[in-house]
Amino acid sequence: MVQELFDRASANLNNELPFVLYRKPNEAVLNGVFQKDNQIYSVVDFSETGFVFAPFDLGSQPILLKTDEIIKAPIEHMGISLAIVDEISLLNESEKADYLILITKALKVINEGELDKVVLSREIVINDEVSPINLFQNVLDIYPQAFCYIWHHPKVGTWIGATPEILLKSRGTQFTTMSLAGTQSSNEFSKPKWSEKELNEQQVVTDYILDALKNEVVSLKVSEVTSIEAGQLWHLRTEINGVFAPNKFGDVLRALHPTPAVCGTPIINAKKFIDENENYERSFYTGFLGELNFSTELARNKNRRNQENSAYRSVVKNSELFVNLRCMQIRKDTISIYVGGGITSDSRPESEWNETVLKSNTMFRVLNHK
Ligand SMILES: C=C(O[C@H]1C=CC=C(C(=O)O)[C@@H]1O)C(=O)O
Repeated sequence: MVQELFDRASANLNNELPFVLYRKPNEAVLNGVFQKDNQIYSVVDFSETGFVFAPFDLGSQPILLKTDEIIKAPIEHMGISLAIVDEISLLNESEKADYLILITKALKVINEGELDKVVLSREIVINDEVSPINLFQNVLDIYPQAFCYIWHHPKVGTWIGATPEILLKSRGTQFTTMSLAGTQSSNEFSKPKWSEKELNEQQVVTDYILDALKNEVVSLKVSEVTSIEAGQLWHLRTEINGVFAPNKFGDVLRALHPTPAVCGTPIINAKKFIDENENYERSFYTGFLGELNFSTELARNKNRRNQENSAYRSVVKNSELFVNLRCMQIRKDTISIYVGGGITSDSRPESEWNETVLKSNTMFRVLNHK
């Protein structure tokens, strides 16, 4: 029963023990991973098994939740109508002024030729005391198409999110990733019309991913660009599939993260600009999270004799990692929502501000949903 999972998670919160609850996009199963002690375990080379929670900056080691106990329960798809855009985000004039200055500075560096694209972001702090489990139930109700999660470690913090972006999904040596960028509000019924600016911004991400992967993989296949809905937003998405050589998962992951959907190009300059100019610590926002090296046992050929023989069974390793976007951090009496957007030479500061307001509504709806 799903209530058992929520109760278990509440007990872990009270007893200061780590856990994560998550539901994959369009699935009707809630998964719970519960760690028995409160140690911080790290991921060293991505050969480990567990639920990984990685920061934007891999200079700090990703955290691994041990799968001491895994519980799954069926959960109903709620799916609340998202036709109406509610501008919930609070307008803070000084936050806006600071953000416009940041974008203007980035545009100057782009025009000087040091950067092609940089993803800039901000933290919105709200003073409120909330129940994390109740908020997570709202996330599940509102965003059936997203990867929805609540992650808690007593020594690290509590995060909640509903992300539309796969970073790397693999089954054995087959993998999928995506290039996601470009944002429009989905308050209209028809599909959006994309401007050159948005198409270019997304193409930059696709080109970067293809280039980053070319020496790491055996084969690559690229889909058409499509428009996808994420909550009340539209994005442009290209799917990239392929095969990597055995034991190359960690290399592929390191080649991908951070993509220009969360950092920029050239990557070194973009990272430097972010570190020096965003005046807050991203920590786990724009990092990644999900299942790392979970095993599935495959029965080979059921018609063969001696099928009970273990020689006819094989184990495949699966990983499913998502970019930590549309998320918030819950503290005792404050909540931080994190939002950003890609800046290119065609960006206008005011529109970029508006885009972060739109993105912030993904989590504001969760806070205001009764
Ligand atoms: C950085 C964020 O979104 C990224 C993913 C999709 C579209 C984006 C954009 O249009 O700028 C961003 O690259 C965020 O939601 O905070």
